[in-house]
Amino acid sequence: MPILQVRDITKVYEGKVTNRAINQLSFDVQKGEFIAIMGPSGSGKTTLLNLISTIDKPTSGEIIFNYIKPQNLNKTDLAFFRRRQLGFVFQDFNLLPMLTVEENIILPLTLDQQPVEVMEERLKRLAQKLNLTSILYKRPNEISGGQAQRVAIARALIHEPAIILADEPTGNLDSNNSREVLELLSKINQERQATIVMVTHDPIAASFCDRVLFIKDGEYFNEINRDDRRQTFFQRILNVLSLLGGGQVGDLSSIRLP
Ligand SMILES: Nc1ncnc2c1ncn2[C@@H]1O[C@H](COP(=O)(O)OP(=O)(O)OP(=O)(O)O)[C@@H](O)[C@H]1O
Repeated sequence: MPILQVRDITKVYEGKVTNRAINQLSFDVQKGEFIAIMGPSGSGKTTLLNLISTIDKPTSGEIIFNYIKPQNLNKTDLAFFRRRQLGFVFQDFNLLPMLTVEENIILPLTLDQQPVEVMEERLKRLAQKLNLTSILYKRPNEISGGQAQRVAIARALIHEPAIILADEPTGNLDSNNSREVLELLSKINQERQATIVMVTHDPIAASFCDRVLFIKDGEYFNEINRDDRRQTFFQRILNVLSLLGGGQVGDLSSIRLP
């Protein structure tokens, strides 16, 4: 049984001009998978992530998490579902500036009114794992971008969600920090069997995943699975991107991955 089933979803934005951003898209995500979603600008990636994250509702079709259909939940149950089942990592980190690193990380548990002992135990474990112990009492403006994204990842993990949704998590990081964050996501995926769905423009970031799903004009275009070597997976991602168009694949094809 897949942890996430996307079944024939369509999203139409109504306005002066009607825009079909997602058109009859279906795919499954298995528990413990690390999947990237790629596609040219305007292909519907953010729309898709908003639908999966229940921020928006599909015009038709359905999204099923385990056995739960969020579209059928009332507002209170939906808010509870989102808080319990989903973890979010954004491009611009989305940390609250007036809270310390520690307060930011435990925020999902605070909102859930979890006992202090649970918070302390999980915080300690995660801070050690993500190398954040020395900055727990700093505020977001006192830490680096790479550290801020590690804090955001800790916040996304602390309530042990069923799925982590990441929207361009390395979009604001330099290459070293990007690599560190991707290695961290990979490690979390392997060690905790965490399921991660990541939208990215970056073929290097996508090469850390098990599978890449490509969409074009809101429709399924192709998907490829990782093989033994990340370098060959990366080259295969570039091949599909060059078929998709809209990128600078030529500049990247000579890159050797570290
Ligand atoms: N709120 C909205 N109202 C109307 N149209 C929208 C809205 N949001 C997105 N669109 C349109 O839907 C299509 C898909 O947009 P979306 O932002 O999902 O693409 P994307 O793949 O995430 O693009 P990018 O890579 O540039 O961020 C585009 O044509 C966009 O103009």
